[in-house]
Amino acid sequence: MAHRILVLGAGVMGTGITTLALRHGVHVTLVDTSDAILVAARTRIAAELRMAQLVAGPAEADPGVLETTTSVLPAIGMADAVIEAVVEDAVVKADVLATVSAAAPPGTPIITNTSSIPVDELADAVARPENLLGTHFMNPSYVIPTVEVIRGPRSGEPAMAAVADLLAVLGRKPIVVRDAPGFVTSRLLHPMINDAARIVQEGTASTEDVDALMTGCLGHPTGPLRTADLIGIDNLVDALWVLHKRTGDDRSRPCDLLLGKVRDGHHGRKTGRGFYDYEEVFR
Ligand SMILES: NC(=O)c1ccc[n+]([C@@H]2O[C@H](COP(=O)([O-])OP(=O)(O)OC[C@H]3O[C@@H](n4cnc5c(N)ncnc54)[C@H](O)[C@@H]3O)[C@@H](O)[C@H]2O)c1
Repeated sequence: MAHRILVLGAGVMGTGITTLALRHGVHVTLVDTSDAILVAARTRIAAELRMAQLVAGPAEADPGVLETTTSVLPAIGMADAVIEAVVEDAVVKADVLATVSAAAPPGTPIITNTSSIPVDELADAVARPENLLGTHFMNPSYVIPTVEVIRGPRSGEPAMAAVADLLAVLGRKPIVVRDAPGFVTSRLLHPMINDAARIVQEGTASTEDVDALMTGCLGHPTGPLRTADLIGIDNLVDALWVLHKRTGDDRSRPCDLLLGKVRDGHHGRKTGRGFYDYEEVFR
């Protein structure tokens, strides 16, 4: 049973996963590249802990301890599992995973939270590919009860079992799928959001009306464009490029409206502006 994890990347997902873990009494060492990012992450986690209490109710365990650091190597030996949640860039991820997997004690599960890169592609970078698998925690991780788990062709049974234990500690329900670009959820969701943005770009309907139709007629919980803001439009575009390059599917080529928002720094909730405007910004 895992009670101490190392989370790499203190962005939207790293902080959300940390919030979830702290609520379940798990000790978290959160790593990013600068102290400024980690200070902002602590503020965000404090706010998310309050939000989680409101939305998901009181925590079931005494809160876990949070440590933050820019030095990954000293913390690796003490972790029961490592969760990688850095930017959706295969080169950056391979570099980070190579470093942690070389330093981790044999048998430590190394988990990538990639939303689109095939796990087996990243397995080429790690010291022991049998220890690598994917989890696709959704955002916000402390609210959404189901986690897509990706078993790569080289993922070993001990690593799969350790992650099942970790998800049980975190109160999440795993759905295990095979490895492919975008797995199930991003393969379905990301091209749909791209199409929704393209509809706005072409002038067929406004942002608000696309979301209102998808929520009011089709039962989508928030609408695809509000979801884009929640994901982070920069991350969405990175994942769409991964999908496009690996599947050739033209629906996954990011449309000009999405590319323009990334260029203008309008990345969604995390920057205060995307398809919608937001008052609260965490960095
Ligand atoms: N945003 C979502 O809704 C969502 C959902 C599921 C999965 N994901 C995936 O989770 C991962 C993280 O996404 P995000 O939205 O949190 O991205 P983000 O851009 O919000 O955060 C990424 C963080 O990684 C950090 N980072 C970059 N290089 C690093 C390094 N070498 N060491 C440590 N930290 C480093 C950055 O400084 C940044 O804080 C991506 O793979 C993404 O595709 C995102």
